[in-house]
Amino acid sequence: MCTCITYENGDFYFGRNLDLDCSFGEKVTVTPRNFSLNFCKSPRLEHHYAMVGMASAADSFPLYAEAMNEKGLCMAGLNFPGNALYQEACGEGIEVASFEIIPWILARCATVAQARDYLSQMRVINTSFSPQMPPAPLHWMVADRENCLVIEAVRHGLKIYDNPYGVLTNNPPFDYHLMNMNNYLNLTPQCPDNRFSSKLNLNSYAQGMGALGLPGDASSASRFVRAAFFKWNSVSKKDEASNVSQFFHILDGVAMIRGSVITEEGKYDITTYSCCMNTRTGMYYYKTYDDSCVRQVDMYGEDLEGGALVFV
Ligand SMILES: C[C@H](CCC(=O)NCCS(=O)(=O)O)[C@H]1CC[C@H]2[C@@H]3[C@H](O)C[C@@H]4C[C@H](O)CC[C@]4(C)[C@H]3C[C@H](O)[C@]12C
Repeated sequence: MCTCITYENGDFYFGRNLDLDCSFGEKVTVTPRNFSLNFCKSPRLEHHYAMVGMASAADSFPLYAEAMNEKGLCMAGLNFPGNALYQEACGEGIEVASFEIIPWILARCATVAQARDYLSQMRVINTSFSPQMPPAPLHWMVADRENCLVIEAVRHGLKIYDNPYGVLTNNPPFDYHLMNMNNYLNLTPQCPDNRFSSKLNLNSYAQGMGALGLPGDASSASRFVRAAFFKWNSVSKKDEASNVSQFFHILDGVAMIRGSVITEEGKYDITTYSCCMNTRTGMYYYKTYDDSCVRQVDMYGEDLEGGALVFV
């Protein structure tokens, strides 16, 4: 499971928890403007926008879990098993393999509006990166300061949703989460009044009682609601340190603690890492399960005119 959020408070931030029962060889990876991007079905891109994010360290192609480009466009992939359906390549439309979609979009789009144009013509195809790395069943969130979309390749084709919450988790499909949010419209961060019955003397006897009913478990639907509640009621000062701290506090509220979620294979799902990207400054912040010290990588600290991937 995973949780992805946007956060706007002066600057605009994008990040996620990556919840998994093992490592995928992740490294903070900068793709400079002149790294040659080879795609399965689209022409090679020799020059493009630079990007930074967490990727599986392969020299030939940046296998991003999430990334941000130098224009402030961001994209993340989250597990979507049982619902993601990628198509056979057949030469129609813009064919992009699932592992290519993040670099494909971030290399050439500055805004969500541009991404939407490409996505509306796109077919996500089931080509593998390598025999050892079959396609991962994912859906994606793409966002800039103005807009946020969710992209789901399902049985009926590619669905593109506007995402007014700026939150994404996992199954079921996004329209379920849109509907499910309405079940929680009564929650409030305020001290609640007695609305149960005017004939009863009911009192708020502790802090936080306005959000009684906010789901506390690690399921995807519950994390969606909890992340949205924390994000949309968040208050922080507008300086960088306060914003980044607040962002990680929101993610901590939906993080997975080892032992509390056991997969069908008997493994422990944990929040392997959490990250936060500032779309104006190109800063990628992250912390890991065993090291809560926040590290930072400055995209502009690397040679963005370079031609090779940089693993930081
Ligand atoms: C597992 C990650 C999503 C996190 C998540 O939602 N976990 C849920 C765990 S569970 O089901 O709920 O138990 C996804 C996000 C991006 C994925 C990676 C990226 O797509 C890049 C490549 C793509 C290759 O096809 C497979 C390896 C891979 C390196 C992927 C491994 C894995 O599937 C990642 C890391």
